[in-house]
Amino acid sequence: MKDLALLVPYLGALCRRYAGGALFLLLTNGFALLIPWFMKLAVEGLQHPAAVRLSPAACAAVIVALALAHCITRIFSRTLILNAARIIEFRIRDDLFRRLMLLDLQYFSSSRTGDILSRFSNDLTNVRMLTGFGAMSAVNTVILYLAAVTLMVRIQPWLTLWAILPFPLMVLVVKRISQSMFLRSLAAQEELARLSSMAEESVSAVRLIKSYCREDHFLGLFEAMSGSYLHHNLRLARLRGLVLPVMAAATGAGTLVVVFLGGRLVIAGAMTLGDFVAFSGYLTMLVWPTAVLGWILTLAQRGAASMARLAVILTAEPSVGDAADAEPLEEVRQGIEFRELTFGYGNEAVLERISLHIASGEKVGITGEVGSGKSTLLRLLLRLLPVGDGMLFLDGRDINRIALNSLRRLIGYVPQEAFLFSRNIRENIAYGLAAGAEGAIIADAARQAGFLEDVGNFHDGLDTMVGEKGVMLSGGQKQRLSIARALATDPRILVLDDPLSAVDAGHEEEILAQLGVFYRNRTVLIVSHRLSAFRDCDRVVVLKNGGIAEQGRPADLLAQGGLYAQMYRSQRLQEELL
Ligand SMILES: Nc1ncnc2c1ncn2[C@@H]1O[C@H](COP(=O)(O)OP(=O)(O)OP(=O)(O)O)[C@@H](O)[C@H]1O
Repeated sequence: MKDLALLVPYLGALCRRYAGGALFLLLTNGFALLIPWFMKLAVEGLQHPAAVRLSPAACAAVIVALALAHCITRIFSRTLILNAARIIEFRIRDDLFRRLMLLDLQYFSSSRTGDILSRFSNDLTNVRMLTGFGAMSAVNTVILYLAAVTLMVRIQPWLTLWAILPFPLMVLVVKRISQSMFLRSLAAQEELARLSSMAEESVSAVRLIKSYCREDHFLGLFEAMSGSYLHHNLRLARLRGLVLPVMAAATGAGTLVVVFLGGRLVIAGAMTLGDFVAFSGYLTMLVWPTAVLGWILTLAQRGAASMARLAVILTAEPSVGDAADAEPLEEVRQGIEFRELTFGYGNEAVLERISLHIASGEKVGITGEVGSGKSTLLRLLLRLLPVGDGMLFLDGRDINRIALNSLRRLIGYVPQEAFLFSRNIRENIAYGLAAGAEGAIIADAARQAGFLEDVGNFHDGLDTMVGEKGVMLSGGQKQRLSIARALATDPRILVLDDPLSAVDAGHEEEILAQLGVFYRNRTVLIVSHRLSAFRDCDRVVVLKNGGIAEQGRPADLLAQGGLYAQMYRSQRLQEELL
């Protein structure tokens, strides 16, 4: 219920549409309920032509007019309510996406992408069904039941009781069937999701599949999964086929009762033939809403479950956000200070009591063992992860008191894995720039990242499409594009996370020379396993087990003969061997 309460503001914002829809439903049912009454008058007119005020022909004309009015008002009621549900779906989808954009890295580390995406499809559909078809059918059923049963009771109370006796059974059966249908359709959807993700993975890994000659294996896997999807769909179709026969059986049972008991009453003269016709008409009108009642119950359950899943995202609080007293920071004159900084993804600390002062304009290299926390340190500086108060300062201000947008605008970040959007090179480099501000910046950034020559070799130059996640580019080209993207924003602080790991030696030299020029008076933090990346660094910090093992000028560290010197020697040896 708590999760369904989240729907209230969305419904409230569209209450006028819903009220309009309900009004049209009232009219629709009013017109529909008048039809059997005029049929009764028509039959009575046929029986006693002299005694009636309205001829059967006039009744027929009224019935046609009522049917038309019924159709028109039904269109309006459906449009108003079903469109309101679509608007709600659209607004929730927007809110979901907005919330996802606010959440921090820790949230995404603990959630599966497929699971998040399924909330955008299945769960939103369920909520739309509940607020649209479910809401409309519920109102419709209530109106119709109140009116039709009242009219039937007025005609014949006992016959009414007998006629609707099979209905509760029909509600139960339809509820059971729709519940099973829901479970089976869920299973079919899961099969489809597995099939799609397997197809997607195979297409992405097509080079690997071919190089290992695994085509037949994957074909077999695909056929098996596809077969399983077919099997689930056939099971679903079999069950779906049961709904109409169940409804027909209930209608048939009700009609049988009316024909048998009502017919006897007509023969005995306790009921007119006209009343009999009207009564049968009302009974027929009740069949569909009764069946739908079972369906509505399932829709409500399903909608509530989906709303609970959506609420997990809609109510998730980002652990990184702007504090009430956060203010923007325009310039970093006093540098960066890590003060006894400790951080862990779970209970275990990844970084422990890190104290480090980086002066404004200083170039600092960070290296160390695999998994020693180098990337984590950089992510904390960008506040991609939550930082404890009093642990990290920029320009003397606690990082948690700095407006996030201004902090991130000061920093140019090149992540370890270069992510490329499936657009052209120009758009990928201009990603962090305001629209229209690109101009010559893009080519300049590409040149500084040692990427301009490659761009010149592409047929479409900067307009070359890079393919999905940049598949058309080599690993080194992706990295250089990612560096160009960071340089284009002209950041005060440049943060590079192992930016040269996929770059060949020739390009490394060129990029480092260009970067050295770009560094100028900027503050630079560069993580690398390759010590050659530190050639323009004033200082290198070596991390080990989440702490600082040693730090100093590269030459001093070499002389000390510690971890850095050890890494240097082994890299030299490797180079010589190559
Ligand atoms: N999202 C995450 N959730 C849980 N643990 C994580 C996460 N990211 C990193 N870790 C763990 O934190 C530790 C430090 O990771 P980090 O990526 O900062 O190391 P690193 O020094 O940059 O490693 P590498 O040299 O391989 O890039 C590792 O033990 C890693 O397994």
